Parts: sequence; structure tokens; C-alpha cells
Amino acid sequence: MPTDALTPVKKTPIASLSRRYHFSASHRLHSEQYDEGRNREVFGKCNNPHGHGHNYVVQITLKGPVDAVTGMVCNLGDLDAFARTNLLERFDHTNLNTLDCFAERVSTTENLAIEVHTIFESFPFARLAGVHVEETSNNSFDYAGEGSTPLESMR
Ligand SMILES: Nc1nc2c(c(=O)[nH]1)N=C([C@H](O)[C@H](O)COP(=O)(O)OP(=O)(O)OP(=O)(O)O)CN2
Ligand SMILES: [Zn+2]
Repeated sequence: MPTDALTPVKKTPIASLSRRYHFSASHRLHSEQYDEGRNREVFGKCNNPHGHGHNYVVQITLKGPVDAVTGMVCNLGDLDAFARTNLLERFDHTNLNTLDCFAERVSTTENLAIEVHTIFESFPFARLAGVHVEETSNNSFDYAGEGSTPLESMR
């Protein structure tokens, strides 16, 4: 049935949700491209050969239409199940440097955020808007996909 110009079009509301996950892992900042001296110079104490650990906090933000029946962008239970299998079981209590994803990349939190982003891009029930990773209480990192900033991706 045609709608006339005065009939309001009902738009589906779009919302975003964020959920935090925690895991502990060790790592060592070290690049195969540098010799020992340069590694120490660039990465400092974080290049210690014995490594060190962090209690990482990963915050996932998803964005999408609010389902008219469930009232949800996505079910947090589905997100938790996905995070358990694809994030926590893979990263918790590991040495990040031994994981395939860090075989050729330094285990910085920038690179961790990019890897987490790649993982949650395949979450089937809502679109990933961005990831935020806290390494320490002083350091946190955001990634929202190539060429975008967190603010752009939220628009
Ligand atoms: N650009 C980046 N720089 C650094 C990263 C990183 O991921 N990206 N990571 C580290 C470390 O892994 C390091 O463990 C963090 O050290 P630091 O910044 O010293 O941590 P805090 O300030 O929170 O802790 P203090 O013990 O109080 O120094 C380094 N750089
Ligand atoms: Zn560290």
C-alpha cells in the first residue's frame, strides 16, 4: 500500500552494546627484525627474556537494530558463548608469543586488539563496532577496523 508524505515511517531503532571479558596472559615485546640491543632499546623492560604477565580486559562493542520481539541487539548469552570459545579458551593463561597470530607480529596490545577485532568480526548475530583492550590500569587500546576510528564506526 502506498504511503503518503504525511504518514510517519517507523524506523527500527539502532543501539550498541558493550561487554567486557577478562583473561590473563604473559608476553614479551620482541621483534625478529631487530638485534638484541635494538630490541632492548625499543622495548625496554618489556623485552626481558623471561616475559611478564597482564590481566587483560577486552571490551567488545556491537551495534545493530533492536529486535522488536526480544528488545535486544543480540543476546549476551550468545556473545558469551562466542567469546568463551574464540577468545578466552584461546588466550587465557597462555604465552601470547607462542600463538600463531603473534608468530610474525610483536605481541603489543595494538596487535592484540586487531586480532580480537578479526575474531569478533565473525560473530554472527550483530555487527562489530569496535574493540577496546586494557593491558594495565594505565594503558588501553582501541581498534575499530581498517581506516576507522571508534567514533566513526559508531555513526
Ligand atoms: N605502544 C605500546 N607500548 C607498550 C605496550 C604496548 O602494547 N603498546 N606494552 C607495553 C608492555 O607490555 C608493558 O608491560 C606495559 O608497561 P608499562 O607501560 O610500564 O605499564 P604500566 O605503566 O601500567 O606499569 P608500571 O609498572 O607502573 O610501569 C609497554 N609499551
Ligand atoms: Zn606487557
